[in-house]
Amino acid sequence: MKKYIRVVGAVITKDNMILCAQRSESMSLPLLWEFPGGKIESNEQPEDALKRELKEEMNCTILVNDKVVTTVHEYEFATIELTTYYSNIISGDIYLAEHKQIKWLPANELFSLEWAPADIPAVKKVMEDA
Ligand SMILES: Nc1nc2c([nH]c(=O)n2[C@H]2C[C@H](O)[C@@H](COP(=O)(O)OP(=O)(O)OP(=O)(O)O)O2)c(=O)[nH]1
Repeated sequence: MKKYIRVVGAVITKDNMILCAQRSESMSLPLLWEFPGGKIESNEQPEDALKRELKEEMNCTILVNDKVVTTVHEYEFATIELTTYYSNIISGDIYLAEHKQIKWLPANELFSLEWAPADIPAVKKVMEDA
């Protein structure tokens, strides 16, 4: 059976812009765009996993707000259950420990980027909510 992996992603907003992060060449799904976050560890609440991942990946402390959406996507390598949350940075200057680059975009420009396939429903929901 394919691995089933629970992942959380942060839709970080500031001044009506949304933080988009590009995966690096060395990560899985290289160079695709995503919402920063990562895998939920066992016995970890999704919101706590998201706060931990943002600290590790971008050295930021975030406030996790409402859920955007949960979707399940079948990749070749695994089944990914992705849950996204609206979030705000409450402290820390963004430092990219893993990603190639970030962009802040208004919702109506999100589809100018090539997103990881699992993110498409979340991107659409964010555009609807804007
Ligand atoms: N973080 C994140 N991962 C995503 C998104 N969309 C998507 O398909 N993924 C996939 C990519 C990876 O296969 C998986 C998450 O892995 P990851 O590499 O970001 O997480 P991690 O930091 O916990 O992983 P690891 O390197 O510690 O193993 O989910 C997204 O929006 N955010």
